[in-house]
Amino acid sequence: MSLVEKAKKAAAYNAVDENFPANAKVVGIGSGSTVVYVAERIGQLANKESFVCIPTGFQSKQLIIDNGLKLGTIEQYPSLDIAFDGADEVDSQLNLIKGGGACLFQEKLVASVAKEFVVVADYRKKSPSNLGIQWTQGVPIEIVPNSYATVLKSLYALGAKNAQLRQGGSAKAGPIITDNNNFLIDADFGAIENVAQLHQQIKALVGVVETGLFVGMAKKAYFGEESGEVLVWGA
Ligand SMILES: O=C[C@H](O)[C@H](O)[C@H](O)COP(=O)(O)O
Repeated sequence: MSLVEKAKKAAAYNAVDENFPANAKVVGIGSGSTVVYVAERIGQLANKESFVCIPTGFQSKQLIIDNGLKLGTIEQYPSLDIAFDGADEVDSQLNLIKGGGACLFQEKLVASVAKEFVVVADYRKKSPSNLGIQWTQGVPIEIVPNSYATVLKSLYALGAKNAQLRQGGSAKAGPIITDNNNFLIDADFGAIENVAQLHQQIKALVGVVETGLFVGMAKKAYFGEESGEVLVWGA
């Protein structure tokens, strides 16, 4: 296992071990490569028949099933005891950039109704100060498909240095389609001075479904370090 993979696993296992509520009934499982280890750890719990897990997308749903966990929907369970998810970048205020793996809307929906939201990540995700320093691919923004040209134009007007419709590359000709049948834009604003304000400005554009800026939502963040230790922010 590579150093980064070990770091992801250590962060995820620690986060579950230290935060999983003994009497949890509804648990959110996020998306990405780090949360794979969250699902694995939760799948090892002796009482896994006593709670239901809510996914944040297709991959997340598969993780829940593959780990023998009970699957539920956000429509059935609109209130969660806790949610775990990864991040692309985390600042010291626990604001996040998410959506690098093309999931963000369902992640934000689930996190927004969880009593506690715990982030798991490896050492590369820590921002030294502002968001947009470590994660330079731009803020992921989920949009209604036919709004992409107007939203791109508006993002430049808001100060984006670069904004691109995310393409499928060799895996798909044309733009990526999200789990919600939308498009994604990655908009690079450089180091973000005011995360809450930028989120509000982008969210107000017609056609924007949700931004990958998660402001003031996370309670704690667990980082697997290169040393093998786990650093906790917000403890
Ligand atoms: O779209 C993807 C999600 O927001 C992920 O949680 C995020 O990209 C972090 O993924 P990973 O754990 O693979 O770094």
